[in-house]
Amino acid sequence: MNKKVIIIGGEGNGGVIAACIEDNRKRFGDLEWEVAGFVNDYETQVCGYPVLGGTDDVQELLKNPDYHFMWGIHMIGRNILTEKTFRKVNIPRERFATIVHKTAFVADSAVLEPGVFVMSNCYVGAQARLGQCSLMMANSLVGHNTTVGPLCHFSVGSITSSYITIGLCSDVTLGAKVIEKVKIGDFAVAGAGSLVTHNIPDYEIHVGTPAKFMKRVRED
Ligand SMILES: CC(=O)SCCNC(=O)CCNC(=O)[C@H](O)C(C)(C)COP(=O)(O)OP(=O)(O)OC[C@H]1O[C@@H](n2cnc3c(N)ncnc32)[C@H](O)[C@@H]1OP(=O)(O)O
Repeated sequence: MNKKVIIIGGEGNGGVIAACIEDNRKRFGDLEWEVAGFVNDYETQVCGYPVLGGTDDVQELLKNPDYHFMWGIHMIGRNILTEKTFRKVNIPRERFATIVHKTAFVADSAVLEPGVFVMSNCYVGAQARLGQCSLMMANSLVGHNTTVGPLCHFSVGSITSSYITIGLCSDVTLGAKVIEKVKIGDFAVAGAGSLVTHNIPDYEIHVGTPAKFMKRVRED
């Protein structure tokens, strides 16, 4: 069908989203989405794709009804700024694409809000809900009945168990594991390799096994 998507971000998360779309097209014959280009404030091209403008140009790009968007900006430990940038570009919910790699498993009863990205070999369990523009990187798992707020990020190999609640713009980072029924607040981080057995309050970074308070996220 070839619907056009513009990725907002750089070669980190944005490049992964583009690679996923290309792989779905080339290896799996899924032609629903094609990458039109990137929005980026610093580069003129990203991963070989043209940069169509900066974040100040998004309102102009929205005038073209053919364009949909994916949000790829996510600064671990600095997500107050991520969320502020997201609000600034002000893209209507219905203009986001939802991209799922063909090797991912998403339960029928799971809900993926607009802008969600699910990379290869991910698992999203029954009755799970992923909030708007949340990103699941390769081999990350979100268990059944877990509710994730908008703009969250699951790094490669993270395991988020069942009946967990995660707030706005938070992180479960590389290989971190979160046991069932834990609550992770807004702008919070489960550090790389951590085992989260207790709630993580808003704005806090916890690391280690079991995870303990490390510091607060940056506010700038
Ligand atoms: C496609 C993808 O998914 S890309 C992957 C995305 N990246 C990630 O998921 C990585 C996430 N980052 C982390 O987990 C980071 O370690 C953070 C955010 C928890 C902390 O980062 P920083 O604030 O930069 O901490 P910094 O590197 O300065 O380390 C400070 C101290 O804490 C220790 N430390 C840092 N992270 C951890 C951790 N996860 N577990 C245990 N100790 C840690 C460091 O060893 C260091 O100790 P030292 O002072 O004795 O030398």
